[in-house]
Amino acid sequence: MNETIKLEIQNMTKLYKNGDGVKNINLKVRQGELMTLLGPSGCGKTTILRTIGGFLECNAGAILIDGKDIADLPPEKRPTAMVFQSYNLWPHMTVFDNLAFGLKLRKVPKAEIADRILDVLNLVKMPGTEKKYPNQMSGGQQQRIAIARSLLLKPEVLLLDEPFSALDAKIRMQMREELRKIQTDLDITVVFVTHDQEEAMALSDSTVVMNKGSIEQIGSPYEVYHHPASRYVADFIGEMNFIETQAGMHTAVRPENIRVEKGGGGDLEGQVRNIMMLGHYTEMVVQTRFGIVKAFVSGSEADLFKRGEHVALYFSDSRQFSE
Ligand SMILES: Nc1ncnc2c1ncn2[C@@H]1O[C@H](COP(=O)(O)OP(=O)(O)OP(=O)(O)O)[C@@H](O)[C@H]1O
Repeated sequence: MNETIKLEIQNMTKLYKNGDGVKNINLKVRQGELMTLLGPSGCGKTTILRTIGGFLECNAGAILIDGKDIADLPPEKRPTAMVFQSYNLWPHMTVFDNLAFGLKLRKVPKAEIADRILDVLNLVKMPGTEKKYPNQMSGGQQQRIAIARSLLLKPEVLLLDEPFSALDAKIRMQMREELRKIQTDLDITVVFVTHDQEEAMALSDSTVVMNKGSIEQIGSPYEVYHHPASRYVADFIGEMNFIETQAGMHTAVRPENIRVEKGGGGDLEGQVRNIMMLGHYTEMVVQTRFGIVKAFVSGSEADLFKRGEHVALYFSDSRQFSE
């Protein structure tokens, strides 16, 4: 990834007739960067993606790709390609014809089309599937073809709208890894919409955390996890204890940043309510005078404690948020 700005959104507002939408959006995506737009349902992720792709017109602001404002161009004239949640392959066409369609429109010579399709099918690990129809493939395979189709158009910016959300967890993780590999190998710029914070953390160079039509924070996965800019971000990303130590004031501490020791003292004390083995870590649930606090510890540490035991909690990293 280099420092060249590939996509820039300046003061963009898109409001629907009912007043919903996104306001004053500013962001920059560098060449070769994978940026995720992350947030709960309805926060405006898809709206931003669709304005970049040209499927929605914005009310105000500019969208620049390589420094040129593309806001007035129709989708097919923009240097973007979009992959949707549902695979959107043409059911009556073979894989080959689905892939060839866009290239034919662009008058690419026949022999070159065949070569490029061969290459892209290898890239998405679907060689030999040219003659298949979409309904002869699994969801994951169809989505590979949909991604292949968008890559063939050699977009300056690839737009992906929750492309893996219809797939089961294992395939989703595999697709994520493969997408990341293809994206870095080809050095393409990607904007990826997801409501799944784990997916965003795993995939992104940077992530835009959104809340009700506005941006709360833009940063690397490390920054938004370790240095959340607001209580909203702290709450949305990862697990967080919010301990109300005074009216309206919360100490926020992640369960993995709490050490549990026998006896009293520490930053807070309490009684062990429950000990739950959750695979490679154990969750200890501690009742304190400010409510329940969760700590993640190793199995061997958890083994030292019994339910009902009095314990001290030590915080290695915490921050304060007021309401
Ligand atoms: N065509 C539309 N007309 C009116 N309001 C809309 C329209 N499309 C979206 N909205 C509203 O705009 C807001 C943002 O919607 P958007 O689809 O961008 O959110 P999202 O974050 O992508 O959500 P999801 O994860 O559910 O797709 C929501 O309040 C939504 O109800």
